[in-house]
Amino acid sequence: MIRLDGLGKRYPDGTVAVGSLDMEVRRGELVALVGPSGCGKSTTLRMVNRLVEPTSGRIVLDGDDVTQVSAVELRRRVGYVIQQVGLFPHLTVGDNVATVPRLLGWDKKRRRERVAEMLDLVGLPAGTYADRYPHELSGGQQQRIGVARGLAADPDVLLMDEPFGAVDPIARDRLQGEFRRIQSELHKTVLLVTHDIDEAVRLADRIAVFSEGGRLEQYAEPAAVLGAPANEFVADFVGSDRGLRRLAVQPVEEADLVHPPVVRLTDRAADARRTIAGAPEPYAVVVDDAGSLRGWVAARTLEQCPPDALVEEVARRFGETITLGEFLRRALSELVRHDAGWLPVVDGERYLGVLTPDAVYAALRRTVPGDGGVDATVEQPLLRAV
Ligand SMILES: Nc1ncnc2c1ncn2[C@@H]1O[C@H](COP(=O)(O)OP(=O)(O)OP(=O)(O)O)[C@@H](O)[C@H]1O
Repeated sequence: MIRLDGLGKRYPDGTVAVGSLDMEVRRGELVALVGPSGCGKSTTLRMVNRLVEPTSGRIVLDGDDVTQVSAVELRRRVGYVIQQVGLFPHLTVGDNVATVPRLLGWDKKRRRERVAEMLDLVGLPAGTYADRYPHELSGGQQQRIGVARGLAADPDVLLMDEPFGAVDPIARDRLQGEFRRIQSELHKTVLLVTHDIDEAVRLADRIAVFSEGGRLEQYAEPAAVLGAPANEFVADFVGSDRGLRRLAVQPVEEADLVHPPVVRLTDRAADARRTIAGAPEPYAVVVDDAGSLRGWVAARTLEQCPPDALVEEVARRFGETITLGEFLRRALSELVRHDAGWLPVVDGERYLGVLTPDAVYAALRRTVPGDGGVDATVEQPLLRAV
């Protein structure tokens, strides 16, 4: 959807903000640009909508070279959301959202409908909010309006420069969650500049790590940037706690599971006890005849009941389950929240195994190359650095 070919910007004072950048963004993909201050992220972003004129190279949008097209044409195709929101203070929320549609000459009715649709999308109904002025909104609400405005002309591409930068961490978390929902509905092609590596990890399909002069040091999925940094620069930038960050992007896999003894609802207590005997932990998982998870039982409980009693009379339910493919962060958080040794993993109803705190730890270490350092031999199939 976006191709940058040898894109460069040298400012008149001689500063080379971006040397020569080659990069591609797929349709519907959200790419986060991260890197230290002054490395050329914002300049790159602004070249895509030509707020900054490139001094070399080309920008190709959906197959069209837009390096020369008019700014108005580009605004229709490329939405823009910035940190300080940039809402016009003297215009109502509705008129702010309608800015680009008005520039494009949409009639009043179409604008009004679109404003209502966009305000609904960001959770601020037009009936309540369209006629307010920006100063009558909270910071978080203003940022939502910024997103609504960026999307109003239904652009193919959305550029976001620190869009959630100016709000407190809780509002930010909520805005990120909402934006994820919006993106999962709209599938825009998004370029997002952020200082916050956790935001990049949370939102991005791929992360582009820049160093000074707009050099692309690594361009890969979040799990690869965190688990297999391309070089020392990237490893330093994503931080020594990248192992923890990977909790948010590493899914629970079958290989992570532990398999304690399993008994059936219809087993007799004495048989169930024999099944557990010799296992490392004095507990068993309980399933029904179809293999669906029904709970757990302790060896001690089985010892205290008549040998002929059935497991179903004494089985207890698990507080929580997790599905294969969910992220390890939720697994760890449930284990901590329930102070549990086991978190059962299911696929629909079907019981697959349990996660333990040790298993979560092992899963995190599994694909970390080397010992907290960089392993240059690790394959980086998504690396697009040129
Ligand atoms: N108008 C300008 N004239 C001269 N130099 C500029 C201009 N705008 C930006 N620069 C320089 O270009 C380089 C890249 O700036 P840019 O804003 O793209 O970086 P950034 O990675 O977005 O930084 P930050 O994370 O701090 O926002 C910096 O050295 C900056 O000082």
